[in-house]
Amino acid sequence: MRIQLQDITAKYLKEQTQRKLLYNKVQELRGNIRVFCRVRQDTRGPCALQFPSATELVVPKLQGGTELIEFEHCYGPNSKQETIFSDTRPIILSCVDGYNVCIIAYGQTGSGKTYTMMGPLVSNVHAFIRAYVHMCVCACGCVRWAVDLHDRVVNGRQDNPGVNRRAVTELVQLCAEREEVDYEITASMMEVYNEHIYDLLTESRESTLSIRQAAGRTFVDGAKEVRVQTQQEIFDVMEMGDRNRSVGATQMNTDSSRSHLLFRITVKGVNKISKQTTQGTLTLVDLAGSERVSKTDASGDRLVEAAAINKSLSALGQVFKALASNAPHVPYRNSKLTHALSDSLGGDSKTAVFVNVSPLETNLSETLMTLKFGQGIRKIELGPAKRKTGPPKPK
Ligand SMILES: Nc1ncnc2c1ncn2[C@@H]1O[C@H](COP(=O)(O)OP(=O)(O)OP(=O)(O)O)[C@@H](O)[C@H]1O
Repeated sequence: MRIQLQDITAKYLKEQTQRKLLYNKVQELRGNIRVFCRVRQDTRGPCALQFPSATELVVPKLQGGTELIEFEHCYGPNSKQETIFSDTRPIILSCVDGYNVCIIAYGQTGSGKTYTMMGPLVSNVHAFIRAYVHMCVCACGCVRWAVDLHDRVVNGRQDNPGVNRRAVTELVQLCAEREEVDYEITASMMEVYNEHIYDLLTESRESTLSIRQAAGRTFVDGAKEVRVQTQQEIFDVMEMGDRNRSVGATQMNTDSSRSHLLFRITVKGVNKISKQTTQGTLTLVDLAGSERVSKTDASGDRLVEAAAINKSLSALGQVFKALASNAPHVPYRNSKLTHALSDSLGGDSKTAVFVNVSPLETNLSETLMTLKFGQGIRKIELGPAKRKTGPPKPK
C-alpha cells in the first residue's frame, strides 16, 4: 500500500514537472520578450494610423510616404482593456512557476501608459460631481448603495481595470488553484524619481533606497514588503502606493506621472509533497512619459524631472540594445531604473512591453520615436529563462 502511494506521488511529481517544462517551452518559443503596441483613443482628432492586420500598423512618415511596422499585436484605439490583457495573461503562470516576469508600459507623455497599466482615472472634480448627484438621488434610504456607488465612481480603475489589476487577479487565482503548493506572497511598490528610489509604502520621503546584490540577485535594499493573501489586499497596497506617487501637470497631460512606478509581487512556493521551493516575481512598470522638453514647455522642477526621465529612458534603451546585440556587458547600472530592473530584464526573465502611442497627427514624431524604440526591443532573442527553484525545505 505504502509503495503504491510512493509510486503515485512520484508519478504525479514527474507529470507536474513535465507540465511546467512544456509550458515554459511554449512560452520560450513565443519569445521571452514580447512587444505590443497600443494606440490610445483620443477624441481630439482622427486617427492618423492604420491597422491592416492584428500585428501590423501603418504610420505616415514625416518626410512623406508610409511605413509598415509589425509587433506581436497592435491594438487600435477601440481596443478594450480585457483584450489588451489577453496576450499578457499566459506569462503570469510563469511567475507562479518560479520565473521573473516583467510588464512595462513605455511611451510619450499622455499616450495612455497609466490607463493601460492601472486603468482610467476619473478626475477628482468629475468624480465628486457624479458622486454628489448619486448621493442626493439615493438620500431616500439607499445610503449603502450610494456609498458603494461613490467608491466605484471615485476609482474608475475598479470598473475598467488595466493590466496591473487583471494580472493580480490572475496570479491570486492561479495560486489558489495549486492546492499542492503553499504560497507566500509579498508586495512592494517604489518609484524612481529624479534618479532616486523612494518607497511608496512608507509615508516619509526623507530617505531613499539603494540597490544591492546578494546570492546572485539584485534587489532594492530596505523596500517595505507587505505580506498579502487576497486580491483585495494587493489592490489596497497598490492604492496606498499610488497615492504617494509623484504626479505633476505638464502641458501634454494634467495628471502626468513624473516618476517610474515599480510594483513588485514576489511569489514564494513550497510544494507540500516534494518540499521543492520556487520563487518568482511579477514586476509591473508604469514608466514616466518620454517627452521633448520643448513640446512640454518644461521649466524649473519640471525641467529637472524631464531631464532625469529622459536619461533613465535612454539607459533603458541602451540595456535593450545591448541585449539585442548579445553584448558581453549590459549597462544595467547606468540608471537607477535599469539597475532596479536588472533581474527582470534579460535572459533570466520573461518580459512584455507595451509601447503606447497617440493616434493624432500632431504627435507623429514622438509616435515614430516610440515605435522605433519598440522595434529595437523586438530584435532581442533572449535565451531560455531560468526557473528559480531551491532544494526541498527541511521538514
Ligand atoms: N485607451 C484610452 N481610451 C480612453 N482614454 C484614454 C486611453 N488612453 C489614455 N486615455 C486618457 O488619456 C489621458 C492620458 O492618459 P495617461 O495618463 O494614461 O497617459 P500616460 O502615458 O500615463 O501619461 P504620463 O506619462 O504623462 O503619465 C487620461 O485622461 C486617460 O484617461
